[in-house]
Amino acid sequence: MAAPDGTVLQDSSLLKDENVVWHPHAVTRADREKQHGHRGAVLWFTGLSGSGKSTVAGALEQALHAQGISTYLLDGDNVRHGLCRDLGFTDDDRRENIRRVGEVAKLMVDAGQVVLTAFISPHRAERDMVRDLLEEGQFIEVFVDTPLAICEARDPKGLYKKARAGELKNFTGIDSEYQPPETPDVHLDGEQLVTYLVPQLLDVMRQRAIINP
Ligand SMILES: Nc1ncnc2c1ncn2[C@@H]1O[C@H](COP(=O)(O)OS(=O)(=O)O)[C@@H](OP(=O)(O)O)[C@H]1O
Ligand SMILES: Nc1ncnc2c1ncn2[C@@H]1O[C@H](COP(=O)(O)OP(=O)(O)O)[C@@H](O)[C@H]1O
Repeated sequence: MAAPDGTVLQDSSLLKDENVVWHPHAVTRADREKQHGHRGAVLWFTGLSGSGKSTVAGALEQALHAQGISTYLLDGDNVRHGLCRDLGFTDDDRRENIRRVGEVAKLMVDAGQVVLTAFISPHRAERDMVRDLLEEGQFIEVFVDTPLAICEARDPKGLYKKARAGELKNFTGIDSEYQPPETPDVHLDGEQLVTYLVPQLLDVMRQRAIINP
């Protein structure tokens, strides 16, 4: 279902109060995109803890920012300090985490931003839920594919060590499932140098006309 301004709306039967009515605004996303000189979109990075999501997304953001692109990086660790500070790592909490982040990303895309997200987002269903929140072409799933053994060897926060010692429960890849994307829009080899990965992402963004050639 779409609002008059093209915004993808969720099934109104999901609303808690049916008297809430969508209000279209005079300034549209297209107007904002024209002002920015690029389209709004989400690059949704997914991968194991330590796979390189934050590092690659951060390097891409720097490259985009240097080109005058209006960006924002939503990072799992940071978002869990505020918007999602009431959530843990059960399947239900992870689902709610991704739902909230998906809705925030959608608002930012409506604001004409290029949004980069770095969440493990271990379940296909939740990643697809976010894809469905957005319009065709606005959601780019980026799989940072780094083997568990490499992530565990990197272990920058010592979390794998804790999980292996049984001090941390529900840790992704250890005692909580990670479902790799079957057909990601971009499949990155997380063992490659970041300086090789960023140009691959910029190419995809140009091919999809998010940013200018
Ligand atoms: N149990 C468990 N499992 C996985 N990760 C854990 C856990 N506990 C804490 N952490 C830290 O939280 C970061 C992942 O948060 P996310 O919001 O990205 O997770 S999720 O998408 O809701 O699954 C993750 O950050 P990254 O390492 O950057 O991925 C960890 O630092
Ligand atoms: N492509 C890469 N090659 C080598 N090391 C990397 C690469 N990407 C990230 N790292 C390192 O791996 C660790 C985890 O990266 P990080 O971006 O925090 O992962 P994530 O956000 O997926 O948890 C960091 O120490 C980082 O410097």
